[in-house]
Amino acid sequence: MSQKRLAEGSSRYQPFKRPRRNEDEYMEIQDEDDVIPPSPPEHSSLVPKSATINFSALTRKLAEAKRAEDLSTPDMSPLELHRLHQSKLVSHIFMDQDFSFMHLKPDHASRPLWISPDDGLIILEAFSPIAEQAQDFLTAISEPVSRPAFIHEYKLTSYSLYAAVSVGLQTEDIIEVLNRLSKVPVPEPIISHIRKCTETYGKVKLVLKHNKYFVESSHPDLLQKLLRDATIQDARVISVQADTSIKGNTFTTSKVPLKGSLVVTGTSKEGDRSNDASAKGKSSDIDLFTSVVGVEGDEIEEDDDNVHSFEINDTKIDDVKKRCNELNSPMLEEYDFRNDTVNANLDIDLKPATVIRPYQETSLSKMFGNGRARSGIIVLPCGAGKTLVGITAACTIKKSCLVLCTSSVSVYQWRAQFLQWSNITDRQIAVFTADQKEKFAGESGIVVSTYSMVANTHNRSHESKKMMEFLTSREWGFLLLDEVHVVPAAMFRRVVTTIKAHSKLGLTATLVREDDKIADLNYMIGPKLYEANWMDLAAKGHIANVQCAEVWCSMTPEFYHEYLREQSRKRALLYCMNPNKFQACQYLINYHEERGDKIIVFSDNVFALEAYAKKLGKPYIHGGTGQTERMRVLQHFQHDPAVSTIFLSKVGDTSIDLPEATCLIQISSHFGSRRQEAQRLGRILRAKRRNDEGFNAFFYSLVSKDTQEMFYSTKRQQFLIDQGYAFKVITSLDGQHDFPNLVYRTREEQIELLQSVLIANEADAEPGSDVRASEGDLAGTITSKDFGPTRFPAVHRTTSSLTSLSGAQHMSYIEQNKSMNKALAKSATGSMNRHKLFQKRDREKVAARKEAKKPT
Ligand SMILES: Nc1ncnc2c1ncn2[C@@H]1O[C@H](COP(=O)(O)OP(=O)(O)OP(=O)(O)O)[C@@H](O)[C@H]1O
Repeated sequence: MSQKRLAEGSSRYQPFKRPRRNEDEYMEIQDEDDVIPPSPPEHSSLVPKSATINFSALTRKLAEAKRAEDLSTPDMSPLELHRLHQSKLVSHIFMDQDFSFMHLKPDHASRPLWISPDDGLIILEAFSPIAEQAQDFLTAISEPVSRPAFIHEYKLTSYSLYAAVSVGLQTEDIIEVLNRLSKVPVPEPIISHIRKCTETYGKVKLVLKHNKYFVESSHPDLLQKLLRDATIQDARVISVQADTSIKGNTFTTSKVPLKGSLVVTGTSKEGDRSNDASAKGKSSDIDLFTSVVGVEGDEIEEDDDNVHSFEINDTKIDDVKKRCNELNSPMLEEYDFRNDTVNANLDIDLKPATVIRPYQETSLSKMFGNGRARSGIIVLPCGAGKTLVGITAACTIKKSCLVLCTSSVSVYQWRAQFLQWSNITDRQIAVFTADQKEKFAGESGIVVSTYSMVANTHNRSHESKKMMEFLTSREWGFLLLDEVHVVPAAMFRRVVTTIKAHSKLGLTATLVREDDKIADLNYMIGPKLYEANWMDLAAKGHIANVQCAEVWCSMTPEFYHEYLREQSRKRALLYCMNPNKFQACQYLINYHEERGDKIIVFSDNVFALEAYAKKLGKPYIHGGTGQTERMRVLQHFQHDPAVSTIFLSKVGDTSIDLPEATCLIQISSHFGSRRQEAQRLGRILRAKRRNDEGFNAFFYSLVSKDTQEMFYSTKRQQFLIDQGYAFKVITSLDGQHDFPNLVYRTREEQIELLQSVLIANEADAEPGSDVRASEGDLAGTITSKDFGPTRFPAVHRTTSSLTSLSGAQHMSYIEQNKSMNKALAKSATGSMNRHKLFQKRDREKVAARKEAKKPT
């Protein structure tokens, strides 16, 4: 197929817009002139049931109301009467969502915000000239809910206000700026909510001194209040050095530590360090937003020169933090690292060539805004460079640092990245994994490990125990937590209570979980300090522009018949193996290979993964694939023009760094997981070619029509839709049926495929059946040589019919299903071109091996 035709093909896709996923919360807003259309509009399906309107009854009622109104308000001018009617009409349509009682400011058109008085929902007109500044402000004080192209939604929550206070914003500033941006005066309930939430925020701190935790505040009455709570009182350790007695309670009292301006290492402001004085002079000119959202000078007011504190038991720290949150006095964790003379400094800096990007700088400025290190979470899209943000933070704090990741693969990647971006030496950075237990040389250094290594409490080897003693007996300046959203709460709790760290930074791309545990991170790590806008980063070329599409594949009659009959998990296998999906996948692979794309096909289901990959002659990797084979496949994908497509199971969801990949096709996935969808998209966001003019990466989700998969798919996309991605629905791929060599074209072939699915093992049928994925991760970066072996060998157990055991069944199927992995392995050993003599020897070796395997 020629390039031209391909290009035409792409424009001939039949995009058909499905209703927005959260459409049912919206009614179409109409002009006041045609409030009552003659008949229900075509899009009436978009109107939620609760808001469905009986239009003829409504017309009648309104006519009656108008007559009654005219009689009861004889003194009104016709214009006033008209206005009154208009507002009544609107009220009927919007019911309890009618906010016409809020008066628009005269210059409302130039202000970009609407604020709902009921629930703190804020709507931003993203097309406003000052939208960018408004966005900065809103991400600092509220939670982004949805950010498509033109209208953004944010929500003020108590956590978001806590985060706002923790980055240095003050109550009156928040209200003032909101008021300036809003089209209507900020509603009174919202003002009082902001006041209520922020009045005690930021006044209590958790401080680590000499390996002991203290609750600290310059407001002794607040400490008194906290100590009246049973949980906090129970956690208190009566300190012998307590020296002040306030209203019957003894506190340790000391001077408020000195503050000063700090410049984050590697940022553009670093060079201006000497010009501090002149910079101060200019500060009066900084515009409204930067003065509020900005990082300099935003310090939390202290009422008193003295700070009072009491010690708490480190094993109960988590309970105390949780309790303080409940008592509306969340504890800020700030580390005055520059004045820490107890812990040894670490000689670490970014390499001169390392330049961090503007959004990385902004995120770090939220962390180091007032000259200390605030604990919290930074949210950046996949592939946006969270690793470098973490490394820069470590280079700024310059104290011993513990990095925790989700798998040992990531451990080695983090280590390699530290060595790549900073001047840290090999001896100063150690890893602690199942295979390697190292300590750094000298007084300070970096240790990279996994959550499970640190949280594990039983079956520790002697070496692990010694390593744990090393980790728990010292104070860490900085605890860096990667992929914070995936770690189970209990594991987190153990980590946070066993490791004593002055400051913590959590990194994630998707602060979403399908359970409600995400809020726990607020007290276990700290508030969200920064969340980047995916679309903004794509527009600026930091991540790729992605076209997302959902391809609807109808089920063949035979597959659908079985699908309806099956009650078990097999259903999932049937919709994955749908021949029409197979064909769509083949067609898309071919289409994108001809365009020069590098394609990753994702399947959670290993049975489907192998079947597709073998049938289409492509290499694959799943949990059971050995380490050498994985590396070989990835290497070919990166460097061999003949290998443009690989199949990956969920082991490739995260931590795989393949900037070559430009197209992603998803054939099976883990139910409705929004996180997995976003992480998979992340694999193509780092596309090398992203800055080429007009370049787009492609993300296809193949979905079998009229099956449960449709429901899951809709749910999965929600996170990305909220980030501004639009999923086109493709109901038929133009030219697919004319494609030569289309697989499973005949009914017989399709029935044969169906039989292979029906006799498949129950376990194979389960989506996410990649039980052999030892660590849920893939050895992604080819540069790292140290990956350990896969822990669990591949074990296949299949149930089959007698005929199939005799070898009489599925001959054609098996014949065509040769593994490309083997071909790659052969080419790697060069056996294809081996001299006859060696070929003979190889044959003899194989025969000898077979002989040895025979039961004696
Ligand atoms: N400031 C920078 N300058 C140059 N390259 C950068 C910079 N920041 C990040 N990168 C590159 O961007 C790519 C993605 O970075 P990284 O792996 O840290 O992303 P991530 O956000 O951790 O992604 P994921 O969540 O998918 O793991 C890497 O190849 C990294 O080298």
